[in-house]
Amino acid sequence: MFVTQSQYSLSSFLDVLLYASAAAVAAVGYYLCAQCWRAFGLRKSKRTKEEYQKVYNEIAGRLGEDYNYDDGSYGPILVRLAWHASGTYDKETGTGGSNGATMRFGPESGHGANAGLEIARNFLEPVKGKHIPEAKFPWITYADLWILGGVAAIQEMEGPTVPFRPGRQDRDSTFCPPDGRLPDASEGSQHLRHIFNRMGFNDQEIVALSGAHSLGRCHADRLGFEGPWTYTPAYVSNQYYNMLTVEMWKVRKWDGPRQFQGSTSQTLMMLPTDLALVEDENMRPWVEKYADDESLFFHDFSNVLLKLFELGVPFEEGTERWTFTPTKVQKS
Ligand code: HEM
Repeated sequence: MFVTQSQYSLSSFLDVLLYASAAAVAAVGYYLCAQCWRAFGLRKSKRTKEEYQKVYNEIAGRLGEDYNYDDGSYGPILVRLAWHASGTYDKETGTGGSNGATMRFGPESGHGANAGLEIARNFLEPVKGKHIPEAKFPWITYADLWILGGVAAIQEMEGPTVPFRPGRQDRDSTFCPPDGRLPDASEGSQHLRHIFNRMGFNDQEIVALSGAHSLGRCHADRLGFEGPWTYTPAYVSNQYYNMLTVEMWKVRKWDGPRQFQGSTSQTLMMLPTDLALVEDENMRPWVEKYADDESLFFHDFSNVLLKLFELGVPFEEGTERWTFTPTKVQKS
């Protein structure tokens, strides 16, 4: 059939219109899908290990920028933040734990045990930088960021490798756990069992977790206790267990809460809950093992931190645990 020039132009015009409409529908569809994925947090599972390694590197870099804080590092307080975010877990009800990052809100931020932790939260804030336009990693949840902060701090302070699995979501203040779920340092081993069994830890794991007190110090203006546990508070080591086994500890004479002072190492301290580990006949053998063998401690410390940091987190199926390359040389 003969087709006139004007019929031909009309048909091409209609074709172009059809293609343009299809393209517009596809674009709108794509946009709507992307919004849904974003709204339901599904995009997070798309993030790669390399992207999380960049966040790790950012935290490590920031740790290396300021040696004037405390004993030369923000590392210890980052570890304490990750532990206090996770250590509220209750296995019976499935509540608490690191999912949610609810310590951003009262009442949890005001719980006595969390005194001073705003320093760690503020230290990590610019990494996510929700309120900073040029922030590099706004996509990471606070809940993942705080745990990654703990992982990076342990590794950068020459501790063991601690695997990390992403997938924690941020939740609102209605998910804050009740006060009283974290341990009271004035108590003994039965109290430690009461608190840590609730999370699902046994005696050996309580002793291994307590080795975190090789790091950092107590601050009189936070919980009342004062002083460091070891001579090297900015490095992970088994020195805490050595001090517990070799040193003579006597009650410190002062106005503050009951704590212990080393007879030789006058400047070092122990909390009642620290000494409970050597006074308890089931826990003491683990203190001695870790004092004798630092690599055993590193091995068990890594496993128990991994368990602590994952308590109660509803990870998406198919997500993996990753290990990040430290920016500093490690002992193991
Ligand atoms: C066993 C029961 C525990 C008790 C009673 C306890 C108690 C305390 C207290 C009173 C402080 C001093 C806080 C301050 O004044 O700034 C502290 C600091 C610290 N805790 Fe624990 N803790 C326990 C377990 C743990 C665990 C399981 C971890 C980590 C896995 C941990 C990591 C730390 C760190 C790294 C610091 C030093 C923080 C800094 O230097 O700012 N603690 N802890």
